[in-house]
Amino acid sequence: MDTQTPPPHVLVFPVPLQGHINAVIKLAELLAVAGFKITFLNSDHNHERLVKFTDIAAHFGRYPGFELRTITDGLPQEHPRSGDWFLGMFEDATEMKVKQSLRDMLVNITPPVDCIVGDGFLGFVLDVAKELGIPIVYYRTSSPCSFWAYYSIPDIIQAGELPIKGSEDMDRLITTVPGMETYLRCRDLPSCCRVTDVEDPIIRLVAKQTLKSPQADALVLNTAEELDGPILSQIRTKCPNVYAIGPISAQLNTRLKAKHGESYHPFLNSLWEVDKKCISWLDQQPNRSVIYVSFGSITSMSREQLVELWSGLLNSKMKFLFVVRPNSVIGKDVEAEDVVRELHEKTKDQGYIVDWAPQEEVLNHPAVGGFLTHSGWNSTLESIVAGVPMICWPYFADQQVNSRVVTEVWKIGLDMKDVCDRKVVEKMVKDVMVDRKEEFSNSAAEMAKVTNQCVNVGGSSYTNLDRLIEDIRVMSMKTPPKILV
Ligand SMILES: O=c1ccn([C@@H]2O[C@H](COP(=O)(O)OP(=O)(O)O[C@H]3O[C@H](CO)[C@@H](O)[C@H](O)[C@H]3O)[C@@H](O)[C@H]2O)c(=O)[nH]1
Ligand SMILES: C[C@H]1CC[C@@H]2C(C(=O)O)=CO[C@@H](O)[C@@H]21
Repeated sequence: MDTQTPPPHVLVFPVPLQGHINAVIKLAELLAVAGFKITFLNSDHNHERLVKFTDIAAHFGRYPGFELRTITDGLPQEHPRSGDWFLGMFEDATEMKVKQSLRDMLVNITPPVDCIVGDGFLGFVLDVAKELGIPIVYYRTSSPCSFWAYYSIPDIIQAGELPIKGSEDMDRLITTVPGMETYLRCRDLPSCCRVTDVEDPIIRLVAKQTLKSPQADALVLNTAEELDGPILSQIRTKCPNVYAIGPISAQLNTRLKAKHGESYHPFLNSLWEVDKKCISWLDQQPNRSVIYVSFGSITSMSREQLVELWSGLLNSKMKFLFVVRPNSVIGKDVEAEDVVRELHEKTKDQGYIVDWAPQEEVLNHPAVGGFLTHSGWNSTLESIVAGVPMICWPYFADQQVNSRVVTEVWKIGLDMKDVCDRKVVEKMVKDVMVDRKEEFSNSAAEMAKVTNQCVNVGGSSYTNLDRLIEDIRVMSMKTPPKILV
């Protein structure tokens, strides 16, 4: 790089949810490693939590010019932000508030921002970027297969394949998502498609945000060509400038280990306090003997569902490590806590229950042999990288599609979608951990091998990230002088 030219200033802005922050902050760090000046914009609420539970300031302080800035999420401070609270962020008035704050910040920030890397679910960020003439790179943190299903929603409706006509219609094949005709059933469509009225605000919101993507200067996806090639080809028919740079976590680890050595510890961007004691518990378990159970940062469940899952695990006789996130059990907090405490007591020798785990370390621990997951995209990729087969119990959004691809296309696990029954849990756990162990371990190991190669020097995701970095540099140079009012 020309030493006279200051590095590009890139503003990076995720949806204020754990699964989005994880993926987006990692790209911010990769761009910082490339020498860019980064402003990472987080909601006030989540910034406070990261400050409380992580070493965020010290970690990013190592990159010259890396700035942590905050913005409102549009909701009042006292808002509980639990359950499906985040939908409130997309109401017009709330969104307008955040949009205005973003605009004010961009107009006043120095040095001026040369490029925005915005979450691909935040259409208003794209609008502000266009208004101010700043190049915008979209980073969609959910899966490419779900992106493509979301993108196809108008066609699915047009063809009369939506709405779904009741529970007996759930196994009907959807024929209007190109590339997925042979395996995508109504059941596997993103959860927003489970509405009786196709004009429902949730389906309209998700389709609207997704259909804006071609307006961005580039679309970054957290996947690899070798994982999602056929779907990426479909997406490129609408968004030609796609960069598959994932799995982002593995990409970051590879690059940072190459720079700082094998002992490098990645930044744990957790909004909850990480319980490291479960690693000592895992250390005492035989290889591949433990099933790890976690449903990410948003899933909530009833007490009955929790008990069914737990009973199935217990009856399988397998050891388990179970993450029960605070406030994830529906009902009064005290009563929910009582149930969890009771299960904890009864579990003792067979299992270990934590509020929040160091998930990537857990998945890469030799004692872990399976993952009962909600199929969030980060969790799915982390499991693939670690070579751990999955049992999928999707909750919402992209997870219904992801679980279908994991089980039907990649064949690295089983799908427990729409069922929560202790007998089914027991059977699937035994299948993955014992009866069909070899089959699933082999396919997961093969997939891990291929995927990990993508993020090594010369691999597709490694090369695509280098290309993205150079293209952002070029876009930034083309940015006209900012005379903003
Ligand atoms: O005890 C835990 C549990 C989770 N995690 C981490 O939290 C993240 C969870 O992300 P993800 O698996 O993607 O689930 P969600 O939190 O549910 O993520 C939201 O965002 C994702 C990316 O857009 C979507 O794919 C999901 O459907 C959506 O719910 C992962 O990186 C995990 O490693 C931990 O560190 N410790
Ligand atoms: C805000 C939630 C609705 C859709 C978003 C999403 C996506 O596909 O981008 C996935 O899961 C949720 O985190 C997001």
